[in-house]
Amino acid sequence: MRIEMSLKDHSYDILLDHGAILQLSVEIQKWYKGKRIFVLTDKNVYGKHGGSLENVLSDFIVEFVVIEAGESSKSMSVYEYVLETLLDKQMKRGDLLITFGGGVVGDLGGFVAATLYRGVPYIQIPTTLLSQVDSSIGGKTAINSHKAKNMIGSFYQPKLVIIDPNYLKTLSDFEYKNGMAEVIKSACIGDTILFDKLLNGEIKTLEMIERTLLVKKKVVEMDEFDLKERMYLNFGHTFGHALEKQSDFEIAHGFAVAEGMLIALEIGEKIGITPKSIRKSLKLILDKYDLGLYNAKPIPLIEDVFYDKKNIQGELNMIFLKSIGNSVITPVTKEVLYECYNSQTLK
Ligand SMILES: O=C(O)C(=O)C[C@@H](O)[C@H](O)[C@H](O)COP(=O)(O)O
Ligand SMILES: [Zn+2]
Repeated sequence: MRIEMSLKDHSYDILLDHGAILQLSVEIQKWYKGKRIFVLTDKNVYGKHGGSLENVLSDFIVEFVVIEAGESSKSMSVYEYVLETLLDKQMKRGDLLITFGGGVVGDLGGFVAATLYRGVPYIQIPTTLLSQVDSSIGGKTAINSHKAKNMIGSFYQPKLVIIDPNYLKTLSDFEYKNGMAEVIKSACIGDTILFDKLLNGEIKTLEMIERTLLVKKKVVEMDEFDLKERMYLNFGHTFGHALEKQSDFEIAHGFAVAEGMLIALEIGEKIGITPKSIRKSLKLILDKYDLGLYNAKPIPLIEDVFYDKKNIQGELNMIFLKSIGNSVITPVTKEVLYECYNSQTLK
């Protein structure tokens, strides 16, 4: 199926299907007149799928740039390495870059595409559940700073996204769960049917990815630059990012977001926005998908939380749920957060 991301003069298609990768060459030839294609990937993905991607791209001259797998590659030094390698390989301004891998490769590669020669065309081919349902679409590109996650980046939309769930067959259980947290987040903010289906455990992968993408498409089309509705996608991320950072990325993004959602619901209850029943249902879903909870103590995270990009001029905007599918953005102060966790009635 083809889902159009309608963003004025930088709209693009998302192709979603088992075997969608086989359409890659034909899709590229619709608008790309060059012969050379540069592929950014990591060692794991290159080992498993590099050869088959090369076969699919046999009409082109393909050059791979392969980085280490893992969050530590979303760094200034790896960013510099990728840029210099592409320049060494004589990549030119009109040449095409493909990011082939999970969220790290997609976020880093998108930022490389946005900044090399002030912008080269790129295609996202996400291979993990997390990147297929979330990070590969919407054009958020980023690397991490030593202070916090995704601090350096830009909005830069790809020309095409190819989502082939066949790649998920080689995904570890851990990576699958990591992506499920973003699916569950999307259900919370925008799809009650998806939420119920997850609760009842009865949904096929393709439908689950499609529904999750449609939640994201809706908010990104309303607010491409993350000033209002798009921030709903950050539900669970305020504390999630802080938890990831504090654990030195030992806790993976999805697992941190799972915990961050519970914290956001708990604060929402404390400040009178969120009914208690949501946290109960969410816990059931998180249990079902075995998203091991860390039971993080929010107090140590509060200072780090204020590095969040939703902290606009000293006010931290947090996403809360009024009900499933109905999110609100509400500013909270440090004092309110500390008060919430000093209260006797907590938990
Ligand atoms: O695409 C978005 O917008 C999101 O917020 C999706 C998030 O799941 C994703 O983790 C994103 O990279 C976090 O955004 P950030 O603005 O907090 O870096
Ligand atoms: Zn996320």
